[in-house]
Parts: sequence; structure tokens; C-alpha cells
Amino acid sequence: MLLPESVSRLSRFRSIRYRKYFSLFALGDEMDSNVVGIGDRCYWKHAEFRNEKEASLSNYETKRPLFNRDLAFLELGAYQTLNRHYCSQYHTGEIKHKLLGSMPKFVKIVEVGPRDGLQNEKEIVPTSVKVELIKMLVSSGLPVVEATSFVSPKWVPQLADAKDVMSAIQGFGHSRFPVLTPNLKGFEAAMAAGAKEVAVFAAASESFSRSNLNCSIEDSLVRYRDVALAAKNHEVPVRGYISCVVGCPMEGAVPPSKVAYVAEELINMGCAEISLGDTIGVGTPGIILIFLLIIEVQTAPVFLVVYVASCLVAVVQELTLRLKKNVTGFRALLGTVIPMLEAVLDVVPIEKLAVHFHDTYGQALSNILLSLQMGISTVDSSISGLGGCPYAKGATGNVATEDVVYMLNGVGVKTNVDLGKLILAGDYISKYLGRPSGSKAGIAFSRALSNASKL
Ligand SMILES: CC(C)(COP(=O)([O-])OP(=O)([O-])OC[C@H]1O[C@@H](n2cnc3c(N)ncnc32)[C@H](O)[C@@H]1OP(=O)([O-])[O-])[C@@H](O)C(=O)NCCC(=O)NCCSC(=O)C[C@@](C)(O)CC(=O)[O-]
Repeated sequence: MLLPESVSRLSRFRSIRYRKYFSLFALGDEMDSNVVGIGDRCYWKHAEFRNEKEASLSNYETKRPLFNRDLAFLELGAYQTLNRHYCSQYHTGEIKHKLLGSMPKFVKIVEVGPRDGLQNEKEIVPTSVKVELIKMLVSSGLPVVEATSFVSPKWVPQLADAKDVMSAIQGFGHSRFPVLTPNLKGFEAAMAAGAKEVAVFAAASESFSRSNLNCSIEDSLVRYRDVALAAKNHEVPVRGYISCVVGCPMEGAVPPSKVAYVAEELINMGCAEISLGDTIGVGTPGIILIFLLIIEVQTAPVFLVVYVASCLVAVVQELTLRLKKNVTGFRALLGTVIPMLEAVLDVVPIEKLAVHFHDTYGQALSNILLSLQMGISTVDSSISGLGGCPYAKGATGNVATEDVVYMLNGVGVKTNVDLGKLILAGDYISKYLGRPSGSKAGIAFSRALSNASKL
């Protein structure tokens, strides 16, 4: 089934009153094993309302009726409505569309909410809440949940309970729980607390390195060589973060060559994975995609129009910036993420790269899609879009995990993450923090859930 057909079907579905459509849809999937034949499972089901009391569900392709029920039975309410995320799964088969041809089939999501998310909270979150959040994240199927940091509690008091968090989550599910370690002291504490993976965090900007680590880039790399050596002796994998890969809150634009330099140093000291952090969320996907998309836009309007619009905003923002700085030429039109990724790809194998986008300017999903099209298959994100770095003023949260999973479901890329359970985790932490979720998908699902409970 091709993307354009699915998209036009999706848009037709929207004409149906959404509350009822989604309840029906979810029920259709739930009843797959008993009621719906094998051949019907992979196709969109078509919900039709004959009158205010009855509805029917049919296989959209074959028009085979699946069942007719009265609405009272179909509108089972909250549980089914949570499953409305099925609407983002346009098909379950192979991705064949040429625009999506280079996308990976599976994306590993690295959840950074409990660490990156909670390190920036004004009020310190109690250990029990952190532990419950991690438990919920694990139960959603996330393969990696970054649990905490073994950094100086003077610098990040929010994570001073790292040891207690680690001891409480031992034995939780099958997820991996890496932790941040800025030096040997942190590494040793992490090992004593039972950590089996660690991460070091350098920066591509000198000023940011000093404000985050109180040392130069070179000095941080010296420390990290010690950590990497100790980790090798313990047979513990090390992830290497690089902050400010496109822009720095103090220095402005960061040259791709600086990012590539730090990436190469981290790889050479033995890091198993390099995560490229757009710490202040200024990266833009660039105009190249727009040319590509204009060719495709006639065949897949709904999906692409949204994407093109966000690219256009990015380009206007980029051009304005460049004009202000008197920079001209084609390079400006490339955006900032493509040149940075290209420079890093010269020195790090693609399978060792991860992207870590903050959503300060609303560019994170576009940048992620672009990175996937370039072949990257590991994406960092944070539940409910929590986060920011205490040493990067103005940086808002990371891209929300719920939004990333929703988008990946929509383009048929597997994550093995249960979106319904993620939404519950996001709801839990947002309620605790007493503010709305930073995830658009999370807010939409929660609203639908509360509407359904009123049925
Ligand atoms: C690196 C240091 C420690 C240097 O900080 P310093 O003050 O230069 O270090 P120091 O060696 O002088 O130590 C100061 C005190 O901290 C203690 N200390 C020293 N190390 C540790 C440790 N590991 N664990 C516990 N305590 C430690 C040390 O013992 C001493 O205690 P005192 O003697 O004064 O009582 C400090 O700058 C620090 O902890 N920085 C961490 C900042 C941080 O966590 N930032 C957020 C994470 S990075 C991020 O979020 C970006 C990322 C990864 O998400 C990607 C992106 O988006 O860009």
C-alpha cells in the first residue's frame, strides 16, 4: 500500500466525527483476532455511521463488512480511545515510497527524560516520583532509559539522589539504564551504584564547555579518556555526547568541523555511540528537502504539506539569521543540520550516531526526519518534552518522545514502543509537575481520553 493512498484515506476519515471514529477504529483492531479475517488486518477499516445509533466497520480495500454494532457497544470509552494512535499508522507493510526509501525500518529511541528532563526542574523531584516514572517508561517498551547523572550535586542538585534512583530501578524490565559521568569520580560512583553503561558529555563550543564542565574542550577530553579507559576495564559501554552541535548560547553558530573534531576524539577513545546534541534547538533542516518534497507533494498532500510548511518556516528563520550576519550563498540554504551531519559522517560510522534535538524553535521533528533520511537510526527524546540544560539559558525541552513515536508510527518505522503507555507516563509526570505536557501528541491523546470518559 503506497503512502499517497493511505494519506488520502486518512484525510477522508477525518470527515467522520473523531470521537466515534477513533472508538470504532480501536475496537476494530482489538477484535482483529476474533472477528476480522487475517487479510483484513493490514488494511484500513472504514467506519460508517448510518444514523445516530448504529455504525458499521468494513475493510476499506475489499469493502467486506466486518461488523455492524450499535453505538452504545462500540463507544466503550477511555481504553479504546487511547488506542487512537492507530490513526497514525498508515500501513503495516514494507516502506516502499521513494521519499521514504532511505529511512531505517527500526529506530532505537533513547529516552532521556529522567535525566535530561528532570535535571532542569526548579523544584527537586522526589526519588519515588523519578522511580515511578522510569518504571512506566520501561513498561512502554523503551529500550534505553537514561536514568540519572553522577555529577557534582553542587552543580546539579536535582540529580543528587542518583545512587538511590539506581538502587530502586535494578531489575526493572529489560531496558538499559545509562548514566552521565563527567569524570572518574562520577564513573566510580556509577559503578558502585550498579550502572552498566555510562555517558560522557563534551561540547563543540569552548564557552559552553566551560560553563557546563568548568573546563576547556581539550581538558574535558583528557578526563574522558580516563573514563573511557576505566570503562573498558569494566567492559562497560560509553556513549559520548556532544553539545552545541549547531549553535551555542554564548558563541552563536558552531562550525561543523569543530563538531567533527570532538566526535572523532570521542570515537577514538572508544565511545560506542556519539549523540549529537542541538542543545539550544536552533538547528534547521534546510531547503534541499523542499525541492524533494515539491516533487512529491502532489502525491502525498496531507503528510507533506505539514512538513513543507515547517521547512519553510525554518528557511525563513535561517535566511533572516544569515542576512543579519551578512552571510550569503547556497550554504545558507542548506540549513544547519545537513552540513553538521555530513562533517560528522566523515569521521563516525553512521550506525554509531544518534541525534538529540531540543525543540526550542519547533524544528526538532523536521530535523529528526531529515536525520533518518540521511540514515541515522538512533534518536534521543524526552517524555512530555521535559528538559533543558541548566547551563544553556533559554534552552527548552527535548523533543517529546510521544511526538517522535507518533511520527514514526505514521511513516511505518518501528520502535517497539507502546504509545498508549508512553502517554500515561507523560500524563503522570506532567500532573506531578503541575503543568501541561510539552508533547502535542500527549495533549491530543489526553483530551480525547477525557472526552471519551464523558461519553
Ligand atoms: C564536571 C564538574 C564536576 C566539574 O566541577 P568543578 O567544580 O570544576 O570540579 P571539582 O573537581 O573542583 O569538584 C567540585 C566539587 O564537586 C565534587 N565532585 C566532582 N565531581 C563529582 C562527581 N562526579 N560526583 C559528585 N561530586 C563530584 C568534588 O568532590 C568537589 O566537592 P567538594 O570538595 O567541593 O565538596 C561539574 O562541572 C559538573 O558536575 N558538571 C555537570 C553539569 C551537568 O550535569 N550538566 C548537564 C548535563 S550535560 C547536558 O545536559 C547536555 C546533553 C548531554 O543533554 C546534550 C545536549 O543537549 O547538549
